[in-house]
Amino acid sequence: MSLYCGIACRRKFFWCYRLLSTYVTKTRYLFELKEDDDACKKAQQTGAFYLFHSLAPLLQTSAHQYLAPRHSLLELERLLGKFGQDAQRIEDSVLIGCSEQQEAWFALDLGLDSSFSISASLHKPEMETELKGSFIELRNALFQLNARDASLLSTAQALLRWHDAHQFCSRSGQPTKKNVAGSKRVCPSNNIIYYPQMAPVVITLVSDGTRCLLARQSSFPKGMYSALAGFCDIGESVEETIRREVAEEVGLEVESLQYYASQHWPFPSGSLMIACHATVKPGQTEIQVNLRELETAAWFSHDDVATALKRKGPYTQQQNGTFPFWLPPKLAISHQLIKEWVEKQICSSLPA
Ligand SMILES: NC(=O)C1=CN([C@@H]2O[C@H](COP(=O)(O)OP(=O)(O)OC[C@H]3O[C@@H](n4cnc5c(N)ncnc54)[C@H](OP(=O)(O)O)[C@@H]3O)[C@@H](O)[C@H]2O)C=CC1
Ligand SMILES: [Mg+2]
Repeated sequence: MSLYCGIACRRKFFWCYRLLSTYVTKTRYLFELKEDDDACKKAQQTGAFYLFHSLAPLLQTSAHQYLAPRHSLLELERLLGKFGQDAQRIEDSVLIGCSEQQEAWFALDLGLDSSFSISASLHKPEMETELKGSFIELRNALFQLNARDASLLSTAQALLRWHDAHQFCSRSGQPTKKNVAGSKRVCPSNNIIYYPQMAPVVITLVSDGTRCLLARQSSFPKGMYSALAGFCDIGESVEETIRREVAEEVGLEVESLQYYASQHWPFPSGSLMIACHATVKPGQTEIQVNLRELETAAWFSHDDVATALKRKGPYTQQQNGTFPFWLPPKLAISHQLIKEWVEKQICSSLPA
C-alpha cells in the first residue's frame, strides 16, 4: 500500500467512524426519548415544533419552494395562550426526529380534536395570519419541499393521523393514552399496547428485456404513467404480492425479481413502498389490462422513457387533444426505479 493510499484509507475510515458515531448517537437519543417520558418532556423544552391543522402542515413560500417553519416551546405556549387554549394541548405532540446536535423535533396538530381542550379546533385563518404562513395539503406541497422536510412532514402526518384514529381501545372501548413521544398508545384498563402502523405496498417495474411496462389509473394527472403498485395482502411475502399484482392488473407472469429500494409514502395514510424490478417470462408480453384497477397499460421503449424522465408535469392538453407522456416526480420512488432501469439499459448496451 502506498503512503498516499494509506493516508486516504485512514481518512476514509476516520470519516466513516465520525459519521457512524453521529448517527448512532442520534439514534440512541431518539430511542431514549421514545422509551422515557420524562426525558422526552425535557427534550420538548429545548426542542422545535412543526405545526399542522387538520393534517395540513404549516408552510411558508420562498422562491418556488415551500419551507416548513419550526417553533420553540415558548413560542407555542404564547400562541396557544393568544388563542385561548391550554398549554396542556402540547401533550398531543409527537416526536418525529432530531438534529445532529440533538434538538428534538415534534409535530402538533392544532386542527384535530384534542383530549385537552373542549373547543378543540383552532381557527385556521387567524392562526395563518399570526404564524405568517398557510396550512397546505401535503399532497399539493410535497414536491415543492426539500427532501428533508418532505420526509419529516410525511412521517409527522402519518403519525398524527394514526393517533387521531386510535383514540380508543378496540377491545375495551376505553380511551387509550399516548406516551409522550407518541411512539405508542396504551389502554389503561387492559394494558394493550397499540403501535403506529403503515401498510406495505409493492411497486414493480416490469421489463421484457428491452421495454418496460407502465400504467395509469384514471385518478392520475393526465398523461402521467407509473410502475405497477399494489398493497400487500395479509400473509403474503413481497415476492407473492408482486406476482399477484402483476397478474391481477396486466395479466402477465413475472420472474427474476430484484429488490431496488424502499420509501415511506404518506398517501393514502402512510405506506411503505417496496420497489422492485421484474421481468416477464420469455415470449409472454401480451397485456390484458384489468379495467377495474387501471385505465391503461403499455410497453414503452428505452428512448421514450428516457425522454419522459426529463419532462416535468402536470401538462395542459395539446392542440390535438392529447397530453404528453410524463413520469412521477423525482421524489417518488417510482421515478427513481424507472430511472435506474433506463441507466441499466444504457450500461448493458455499451460494448464490453
Ligand atoms: N411513491 C410512489 O412512487 C408511488 C406510490 N404509489 C402509492 O401506492 C399505493 C398503492 O397503489 P394502488 O395501485 O392504488 O394499489 P392497489 O393496486 O392495491 O389498489 C388500491 C386498492 O386496494 C385496496 N386496498 C387494499 N389494501 C389497502 C390498504 N391497506 N389501504 C388502502 N387501500 C387498500 C383499496 O380498494 P377499495 O377502495 O376497493 O377497498 C384500494 O382502492 C397508492 O396509494 C399510491 O399512493 C403508487 C405509485 C407510485
Ligand atoms: Mg395498483
